[in-house]
Amino acid sequence: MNNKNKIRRVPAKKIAHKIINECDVILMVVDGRNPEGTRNMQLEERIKKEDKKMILVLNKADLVPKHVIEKWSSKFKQENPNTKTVFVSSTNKKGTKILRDDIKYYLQINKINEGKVGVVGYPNVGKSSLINALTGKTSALSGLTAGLTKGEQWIKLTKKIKLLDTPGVIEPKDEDELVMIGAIRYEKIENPVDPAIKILKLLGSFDMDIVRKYCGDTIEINDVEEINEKLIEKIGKKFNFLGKNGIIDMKRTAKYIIKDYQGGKLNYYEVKKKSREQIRSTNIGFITKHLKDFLFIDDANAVVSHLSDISELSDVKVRKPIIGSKKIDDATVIISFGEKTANAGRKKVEEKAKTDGITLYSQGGGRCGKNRIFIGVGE
Ligand SMILES: Nc1nc2c(ncn2[C@@H]2O[C@H](COP(=O)(O)OP(=O)(O)OP(=O)(O)O)[C@@H](O)[C@H]2O)c(=O)[nH]1
Repeated sequence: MNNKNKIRRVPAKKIAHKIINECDVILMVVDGRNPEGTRNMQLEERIKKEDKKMILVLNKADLVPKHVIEKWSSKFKQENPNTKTVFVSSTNKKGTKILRDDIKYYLQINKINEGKVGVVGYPNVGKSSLINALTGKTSALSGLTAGLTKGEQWIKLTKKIKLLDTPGVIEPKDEDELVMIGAIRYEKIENPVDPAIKILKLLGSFDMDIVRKYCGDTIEINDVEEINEKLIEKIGKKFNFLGKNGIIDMKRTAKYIIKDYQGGKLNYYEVKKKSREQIRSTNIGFITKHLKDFLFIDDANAVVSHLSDISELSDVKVRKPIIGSKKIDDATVIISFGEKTANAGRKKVEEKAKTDGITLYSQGGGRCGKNRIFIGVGE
């Protein structure tokens, strides 16, 4: 490549800082399943210092139970009434209207005529998906394709607001951060004790009951201050992780804690363990129980995507395809589960809607593990 054609690329990590300098509103995207673990306080401080508006966007809200979302909302409000938090599902395009309205409102009250918006966040939190959901385009580049000087593109959000399509990646600064965001697997961690303590502290500051439940009745623990190496030792004793000479194997214990955190057993909410149950019944109750607190019940594709993430449903085997319906809030959800083809599922749902006198306004299909699922939502 000759010099004339060379594109001067800005390293990915510098883009986040450039975005903060250039934009009026910064969307700090975090993973809604683990908002504290995917926040970067240093960058938040910097945004505050620069007197820029930050909106904390908790993405992947479709994967988080409603009661946990509510708890986060009140925690953030309590901690800092000035920090705006918005829950979004970029893949389901939910919450994006609220986010746009917040951006507009801020620019309006600050009399900023031509507003610039930028997106920053750790890898894999869904920055590009959010840009696509906000702009309705598929132009967002991966954060790693750095190049703010030449490659940058501003996309119109409204007539007067533009958004930078290159998100700023916050590079994890050390091994502990990589562990917290799940970028290093527990097996590969060299020094697991510190991150294990950080994980327990993070969860404990959200709700000490999570830590208490994990430690069990034999370990007494009252507050976050007591989460230290001593506690890891007690947990190791409980698991009977003894090394040579009967000394507690701290590394093994810490790795185990990290394994449970990364696997969802130890987290803000429990990810259900796999079961290989064979479903004999023709009742869809085992599916609809997962929809009780679901926020986007009127969107069939959102329902499918939510259900496909539930391991309990991915692991069941049905003896015969199931069809059934349930009224949830104002909607009636018709579910076909276990059909051989997507088309067969659709047909079953449409037939049931007709028989029951339901007018479908949203339909969508997908898979829960090996089971085909088709959803119709109507009234
Ligand atoms: N369920 C769910 N998955 C999402 C959502 N947003 C993004 N994802 C998934 O999360 C993964 C990462 O999304 P990206 O948009 O590539 O994340 P990113 O932050 O741009 O990632 P980098 O390019 O690595 O910095 C992809 O598999 C997305 O499909 C969401 O709202 N819900």
